[in-house]
Amino acid sequence: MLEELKQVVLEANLQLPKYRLVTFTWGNVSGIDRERGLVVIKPSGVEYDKMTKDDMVVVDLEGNVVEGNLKPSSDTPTHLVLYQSFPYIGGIVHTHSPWATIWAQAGKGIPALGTTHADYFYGEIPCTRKMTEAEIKGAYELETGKVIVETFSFLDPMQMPGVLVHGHGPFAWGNDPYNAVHNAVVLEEVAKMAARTCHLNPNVQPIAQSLLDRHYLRKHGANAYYGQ
Ligand SMILES: O=C(CO)[C@@H](O)[C@H](O)COP(=O)(O)O
Repeated sequence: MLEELKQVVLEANLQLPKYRLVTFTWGNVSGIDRERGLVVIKPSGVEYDKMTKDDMVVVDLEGNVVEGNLKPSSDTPTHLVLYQSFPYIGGIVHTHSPWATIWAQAGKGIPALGTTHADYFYGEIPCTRKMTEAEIKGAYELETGKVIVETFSFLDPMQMPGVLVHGHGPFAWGNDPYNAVHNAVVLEEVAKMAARTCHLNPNVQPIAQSLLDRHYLRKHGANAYYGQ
């Protein structure tokens, strides 16, 4: 079971350069085996084309390495906070994909400007607040996870499978590592489209709630919404 998850996490990590979400080693994917309470994550600083299944690092929910000879991703504490706070997610992706990172650096959430967005994200993709000096100088990756969770105090992470960390970049998640990568790809696409749309029309407004509902709820269930 864990060997299978290692293979899945490896393949999901290899999709990051395939979908041009990363430069060099700027990104990481993890997956969780909730029955065992173990997380498999990419090793830190290893080039994707040199990575193997056996390079994947297994950690417990406290971050202790239980299997693997390499250092786990530097973002491991952030992944662990999200797994502990969002009980239904099975995979997490962090990248510095350029268009999503532009919105994160601007400190702005990505508005729902079209149905492509609405098919995956039930509203504006939020940007976290700026982290405090104490948070930055403290356990930064752990604090990053806490700020993301704080941003989701009134948001359902299953309806909003992504976030922008202010001044840093995107995190995305899903039912499993592949689904997390899929959502990360869509996040980057809608970030690009939204940036260019806002440039074309600075007064553009988010789509109507009815259109957001129709697209998101049609794709993700809740048919009762239409009395079906
Ligand atoms: O956000 C960062 C660094 O700012 C990290 O995501 C690195 O870009 C990748 O680190 P490793 O996963 O290789 O440790």
